[in-house]
Amino acid sequence: MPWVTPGLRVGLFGGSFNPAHGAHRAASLLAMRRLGLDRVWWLVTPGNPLKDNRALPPLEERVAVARAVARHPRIDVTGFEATLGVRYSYDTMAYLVRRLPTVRFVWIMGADNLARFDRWQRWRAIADLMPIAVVDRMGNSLAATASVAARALAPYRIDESDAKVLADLDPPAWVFLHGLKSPMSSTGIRAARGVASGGLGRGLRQTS
Ligand SMILES: Nc1ncnc2c1ncn2[C@@H]1O[C@H](COP(=O)(O)OP(=O)(O)OP(=O)(O)O)[C@@H](O)[C@H]1O
Ligand SMILES: O=C(O)c1ccc[n+]([C@@H]2O[C@H](COP(=O)([O-])O)[C@@H](O)[C@H]2O)c1
Repeated sequence: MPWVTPGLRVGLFGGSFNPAHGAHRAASLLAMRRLGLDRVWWLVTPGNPLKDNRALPPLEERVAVARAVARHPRIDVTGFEATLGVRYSYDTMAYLVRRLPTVRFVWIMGADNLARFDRWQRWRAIADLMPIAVVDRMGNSLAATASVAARALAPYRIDESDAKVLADLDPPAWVFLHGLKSPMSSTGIRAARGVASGGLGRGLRQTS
């Protein structure tokens, strides 16, 4: 786990990173700037619980590429969920909040993930654990803002102009950040390279 000092404002950006790309970096920098975060941690998952991970490259490989792509003094890339033996984001977040009570954590995710957030394990409890920032993503804005989770959490959505205070708010609280409409996706990169899709479970496909 990266090193922290008390009071630090840390964005958690979980992902398959298969492979990492420029939009991961751009979304992290956008969130860092708009939310006034000190750091962003890329949590390279041992495997998204909603995806078929049979074709997923080894964690070490994805972490190495992610580090090369991140190239930023305030972005830390870690695969510590595997070391911890957790796969569900709720477990990761609960562990971090318990272990580092003085750190102000914010969960960051792209709009495609908000669109399917209601399928995540304990998604309502996740919203109770820490504030959430959703970064807009090309082709996903409407599905995200009209989603089951967005509607359920609507009373806790704050105005984008107040994004700077999100990390200080008691959860539930979330914000939708506009300003990034990158078409980049790992699926697109794999397709261009002729690599197997990385596999997504039937009926659970997460398009990008
Ligand atoms: N172009 C993008 N704009 C905004 N957010 C993005 C973008 N690409 C990825 N993200 C977000 O980055 C996080 C990690 O995503 P992930 O590693 O699955 O990349 P991906 O491009 O979505 O991969 P895949 O195409 O395999 O689903 C997720 O929260 C995702 O929503
Ligand atoms: O905890 C869950 O149920 C859950 C379901 C789907 C995705 N996630 C997490 O969401 C993050 C983004 O995943 P991905 O594959 O879209 O990059 C990553 O940290 C996953 O572990 C978590």
